[in-house]
Amino acid sequence: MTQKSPLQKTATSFAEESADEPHHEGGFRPDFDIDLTRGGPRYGEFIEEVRTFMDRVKAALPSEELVAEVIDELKVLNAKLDEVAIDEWRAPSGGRIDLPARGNITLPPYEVDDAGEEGVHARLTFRRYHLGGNNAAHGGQVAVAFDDLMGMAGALGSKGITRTAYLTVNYRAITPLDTELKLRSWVDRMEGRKVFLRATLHNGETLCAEADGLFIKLKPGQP
Ligand SMILES: CCCCC/C=C\C/C=C\C/C=C\C/C=C\CCCC(=O)SCCNC(=O)CCNC(=O)[C@H](O)C(C)(C)COP(=O)(O)OP(=O)(O)OC[C@H]1O[C@@H](n2cnc3c(N)ncnc32)[C@H](O)[C@@H]1OP(=O)(O)O
Repeated sequence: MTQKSPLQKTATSFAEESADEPHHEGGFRPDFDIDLTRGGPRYGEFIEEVRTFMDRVKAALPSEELVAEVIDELKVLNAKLDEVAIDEWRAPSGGRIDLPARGNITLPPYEVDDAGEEGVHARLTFRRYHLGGNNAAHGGQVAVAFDDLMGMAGALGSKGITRTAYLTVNYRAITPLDTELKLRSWVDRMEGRKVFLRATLHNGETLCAEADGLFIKLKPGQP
């Protein structure tokens, strides 16, 4: 890794700044052990292949024979992956901040262009496996994107570990699949441990959805 992504730079300084805070074993942990070598250099390609698999599954009308064949092949792969299962803190999924959506297959793939105290700017694309209906993204998937990227803005803006207390999403226009969208999230205001956030999701000039949320800064040790 020669060049650091904006998120990497921010996460590194976040980890340094929170180094003096009391040790925190709860929430999402402030003491990041950022190790971008986990899973190796092709981990991102592996995750992308899994996403493509989910797209194919969602789109497929397989024959009975193909279903049986895929089951057999998946059983072999699942057994191999089961052998290398590890706790959440050391698994690369969610921690590879050099990869789209931190290498987390359950998040819509996004790229962070800018992340800091001022907020987060990201590009994301919903795909076939996020389909709700009629070529539009499922509303729950839109909420997942907001939750994660507002959580990120909340953590960076409050310099703390936060959890979502509420998240309200207003769907303003159809969110298309296979289209690069822009998501922006930022801290609106803070009152003690309460971090109020806002976010928008745009397709070009069109506002697809917007959200407001309350995230609570966790106390040391709070789960
Ligand atoms: C970690 C990131 C670091 C960033 C570094 C940079 C890069 C690294 C990359 C990755 C990180 C990126 C992103 C982060 C990832 C994901 C984000 C997703 C977050 C989630 O997806 S997380 C799961 C869903 N989430 C839950 O599973 C929470 C369940 N829940 C609870 O755990 C408690 O409920 C809790 C903790 C919320 C509060 O509990 P508590 O005991 O600490 O506090 P308490 O109840 O006293 O509330 C304090 C004050 O908030 C008010 N208040 C509370 N709730 C309210 C509500 N709903 N509406 C209106 N007001 C509310 C009270 O009224 C009081 O207000 P007041 O002080 O004025 O009286």
